[in-house]
Amino acid sequence: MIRLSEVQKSFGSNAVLRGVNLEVAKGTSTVVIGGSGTGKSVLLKCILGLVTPDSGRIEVAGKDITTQPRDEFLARFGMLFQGGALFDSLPVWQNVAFRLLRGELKRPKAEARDIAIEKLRRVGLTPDVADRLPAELSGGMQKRVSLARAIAANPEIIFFDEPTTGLDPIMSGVINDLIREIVSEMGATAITITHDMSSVRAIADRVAMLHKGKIRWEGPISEMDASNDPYVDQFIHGRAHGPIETVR
Ligand SMILES: Nc1ncnc2c1ncn2[C@@H]1O[C@H](COP(=O)(O)OP(=O)(O)OP(=O)(O)O)[C@@H](O)[C@H]1O
Repeated sequence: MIRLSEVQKSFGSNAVLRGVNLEVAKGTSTVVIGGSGTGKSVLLKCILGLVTPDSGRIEVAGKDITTQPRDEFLARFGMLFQGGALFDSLPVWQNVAFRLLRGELKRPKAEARDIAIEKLRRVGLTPDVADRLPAELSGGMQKRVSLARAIAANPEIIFFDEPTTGLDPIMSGVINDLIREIVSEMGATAITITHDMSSVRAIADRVAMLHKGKIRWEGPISEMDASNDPYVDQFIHGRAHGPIETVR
C-alpha cells in the first residue's frame, strides 16, 4: 500500500502539490491523469524520495518513507521513464540488467545476463536482441527494452511515466496490454502517468485526477465515464472548453 496524506510541495511561489491524499492498494494499478504541469511527475518523485515534500506524509507498506534506508527502499521500485532513457553505449542486455550489475541488487554477470534474456522474452523480444545497441532498434522495441528493465529485479512497485508517448496506436496497444499483463502476473503495485486515454482504460484499476494541486477525483475505471465531474469529463473527452483553463 502506498499512502499519501496532505502532501504539499512548492517550488518558490509555484504551489504544485497543495494537499494530496491518495491511497494505492497493494497489487493494484492506479493511473494519474491531469493537465501538463499539474505535478504528476513531482508526485512520483515525492514517493521515490527524489523530491522532498514541504509537509505531509508518505508511507509505503505502512512505513514513513523518510525513515527507510535509501538504497534498500529504491531497490523495491521499478521505473519506466518517459522516453525510455536507455544508455546508448550499452548493449540491450546490460541496459535491462543495469541494476543487477551494481549496487544493492548486484548478481554475478552470467546470471544477470540470463535474467535479462528472460525478461526480454517476457516483453516479446528474442535473445538475439540482447547484444544489439539500443540505437539499432525501433522505438517500439526500445520501449519493450525499457519495460524489461523496469521489471528486471521483480519490483514490488512499478512506476510508468508516459509509457506510450511517441508510439503508433497499434504499438501503444501492445505496450498497454503488456503492462497490464505484467502487473497482474507479478502482483506488483503500479502507478502510471499518461495523457493517453486508451492507456488509462487498458492499464487502470483506479484513476486519480490531479488538478490544481489536489486529487480532484479518484475512483475505479468503471466509474470514470459516469463520474459527473466536469473536470474529469473535459479531460477524458479532450474538450477545449470547460472548467479547466487552457492556455492558448
Ligand atoms: N525541480 C524543480 N524545480 C522547480 N520547479 C519544478 C521542479 N520540478 C517540477 N517543477 C514545476 O512543477 C510543476 C509540475 O511539474 P510536473 O513535471 O510534475 O508536471 P506534470 O504534471 O508531470 O506535467 P507533464 O504532463 O507536462 O509531464 C511545473 O510547473 C514545473 O515547472
